[in-house]
Amino acid sequence: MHPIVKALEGSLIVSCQAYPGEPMRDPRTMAQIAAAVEQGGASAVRAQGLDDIRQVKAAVNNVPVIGIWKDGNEGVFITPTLKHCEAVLDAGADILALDGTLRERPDGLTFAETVARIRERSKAPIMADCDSEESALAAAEAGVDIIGTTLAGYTGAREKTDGPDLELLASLVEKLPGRAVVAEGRVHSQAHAAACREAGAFAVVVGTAITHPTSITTWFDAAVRGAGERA
Ligand SMILES: CC(=O)N[C@H](C=O)[C@@H](O)[C@H](O)[C@H](O)COP(=O)(O)O
Repeated sequence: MHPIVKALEGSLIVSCQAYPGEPMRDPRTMAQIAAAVEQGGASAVRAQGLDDIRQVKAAVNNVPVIGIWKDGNEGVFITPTLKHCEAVLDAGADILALDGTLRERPDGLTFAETVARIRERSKAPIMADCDSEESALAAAEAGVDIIGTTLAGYTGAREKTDGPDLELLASLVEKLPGRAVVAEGRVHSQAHAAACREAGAFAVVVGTAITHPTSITTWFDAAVRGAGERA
């Protein structure tokens, strides 16, 4: 196993992202958040977009940056082409993450071809953002270093679970012994994070519940209003 990946075993990874048009959508803000979560014990941070990757990389002291570049918001949009992958690596990402589904990619390369082309020029570990057992097994076969459940519930391949897709996670852990199967997506509480580890996750990625105050506010707002209505 790649030493950068090995170091993540049993740990929390934090995704630091704000979305287009949002108040916190500024690479300097994401870099500050990344430094803050590193202080809290995050073993790695996941950053989106080339400027964010550069600034997050400069802001953290001692943890690797998992880089993605989201282009668009439908179909294959997480680091969708070989060109996006190369740019993410050039921006300084320590680990490259990309769409790991079996859907057609915008540049016509297959996932396996994309991985092979990246390997020709980089030794950086690769994380596949998968959506199903089928895509995860194919990604493992293509030789990626990290298999993530990131896109489960977002492509139609699996139902969108309330919380992480523990069923998919557990089946991947069983089918891919010795591989880094990472839980990502809708890990919204400490209980969810612990359940992912209990299901065998190599590491757990949390985004929204740590770094997206607008969403967190809506959760608390609903709880407060609901309690008010019941009182
Ligand atoms: C589906 C998709 O686009 N997922 C993205 C991937 O980078 C992010 O928007 C998520 O925030 C991230 O995966 C972490 O998940 P959560 O925020 O649920 O903890």
